[in-house]
Amino acid sequence: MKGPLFYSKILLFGEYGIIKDSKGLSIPYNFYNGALKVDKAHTEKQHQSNVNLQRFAEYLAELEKQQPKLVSFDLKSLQEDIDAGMYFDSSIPQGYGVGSSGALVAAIYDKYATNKITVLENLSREKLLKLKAIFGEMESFFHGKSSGLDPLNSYLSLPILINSKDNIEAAGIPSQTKSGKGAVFLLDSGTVGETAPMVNIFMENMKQEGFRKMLKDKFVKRTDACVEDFLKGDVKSLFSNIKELSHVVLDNFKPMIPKQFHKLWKEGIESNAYYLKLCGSGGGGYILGFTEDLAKAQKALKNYKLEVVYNF
Ligand SMILES: Nc1ncnc2c1ncn2[C@@H]1O[C@H](COP(=O)(O)OP(=O)(O)OP(=O)(O)O)[C@@H](O)[C@H]1O
Ligand SMILES: C[C@@](O)(CCO)CC(=O)[O-]
Repeated sequence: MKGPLFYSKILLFGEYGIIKDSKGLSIPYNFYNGALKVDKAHTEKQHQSNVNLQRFAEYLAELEKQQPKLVSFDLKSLQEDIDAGMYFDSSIPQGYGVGSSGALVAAIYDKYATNKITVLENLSREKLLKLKAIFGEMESFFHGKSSGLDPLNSYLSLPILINSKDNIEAAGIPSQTKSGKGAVFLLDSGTVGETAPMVNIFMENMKQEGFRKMLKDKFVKRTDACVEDFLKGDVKSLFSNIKELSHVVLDNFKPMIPKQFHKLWKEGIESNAYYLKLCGSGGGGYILGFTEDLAKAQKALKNYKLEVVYNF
């Protein structure tokens, strides 16, 4: 028995900035997905997933007790299914910045929340914020404080525009030009990244006035401009802003970029063949790349496998 599919996501813009009220734009990424499956026969990985679900179910029971007004679950069915061997059958890599825990949270909410807010109803801004709050509490089991954005993306299967912390909306993004030369791609850093320690470094840096100023005047400014350009389909302006963003990140977010990629990052900016940026919190997992000419980027990055996620 297998449930509906929930997709991975990519935060195209807004990592770290959204903690401090920049804009953000996140899109579902259908290449990876996961679904709940009830089955007794387990591989080692499936067994581990089942064990995780058991611990998650205990957390959800406690959450429901602590915040009964926020969310409630059919805990009895959840426990019965876990006892019957349920696991999250998922191709989404873990710790890669594409939301493996978000998809899992969305799947559990979809199947076991009582009085749930559904995708089919008219989703007012209030309902979206309520869902985001519920998902934030649920997902914090996996990595400490969570904005709830990843599960929201996965649950709705729609791009989400973050205008500010309390102002989010489902957004239309320009349709892809399949024949276009420009692309957004994922670059595999080959190592796993962890969100919490990276966010801690960021919060430490935010205690310095200079870093705060850089964030506001450079990082958030460019991030907001990128979101606006992307939504408008202004590719020329987008690439000029991404180049600047790539530079600002290389100068100020070094701990979030795996060492062996510092040189590659710089070479992209200097050659204009591609521009790299963080994909989520960084520190490993995927790096996000933008190029106006995919063939050129592929040549410059010939030792790496690029996964194209969007064509301009
Ligand atoms: N198939 C699965 N079955 C059970 N638990 C899973 C599964 N996939 C992910 N998880 C849980 O989610 C955790 C990973 O979530 P984490 O938030 O650290 O990374 P991520 O969601 O992959 O990346 P990011 O939040 O950066 O996008 C795993 O440690 C595990 O507890
Ligand atoms: C780094 C961060 O901004 C994005 C991680 O996907 C953290 C967050 O806002 O949840």
